[in-house]
Amino acid sequence: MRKVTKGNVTIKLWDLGGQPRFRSMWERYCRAVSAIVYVVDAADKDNISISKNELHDLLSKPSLNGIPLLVLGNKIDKPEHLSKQALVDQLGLQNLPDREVCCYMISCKTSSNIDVVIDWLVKHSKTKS
Ligand SMILES: Nc1nc2c(ncn2[C@@H]2O[C@H](COP(=O)(O)OP(=O)(O)OP(=O)(O)O)[C@@H](O)[C@H]2O)c(=O)[nH]1
Repeated sequence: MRKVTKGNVTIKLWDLGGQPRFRSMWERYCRAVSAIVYVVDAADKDNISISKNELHDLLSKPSLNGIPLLVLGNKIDKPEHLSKQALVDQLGLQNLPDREVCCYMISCKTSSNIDVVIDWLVKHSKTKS
């Protein structure tokens, strides 16, 4: 678990493994969180359909109903990355029912758009009394 602080808000982040053997654990970690952040390699066009299937499988769990979803298309420093519209289409994000969905294109390598991600997380954090 990592903590990120901005102003008077501290966000706790759990970085879950993306490899197949870890995927069955995702639901357990996502229950009762304020938001789910799903990071996709936007330059890996061959694996987008796997990402889509895994995401939709996760979101089908009743325990995760209504939890806001932030999808991050990472690695936009690579020239072959998908456009945001193509990523949204190929991940099937247009008509996800009963939850807020947002998508940003980012690069962790060049720190592109990380500020808007932090702002979104702060906005969707919940204060624990
Ligand atoms: N070009 C580029 N490479 C990146 C970027 N972000 C991460 N990488 C590289 O992608 C590889 C995988 O990064 P990780 O942080 O291990 O990915 P991960 O999602 O935590 O991996 P798992 O959870 O184990 O599936 C590493 O070689 C990173 O250096 C990015 O924005 N641009």
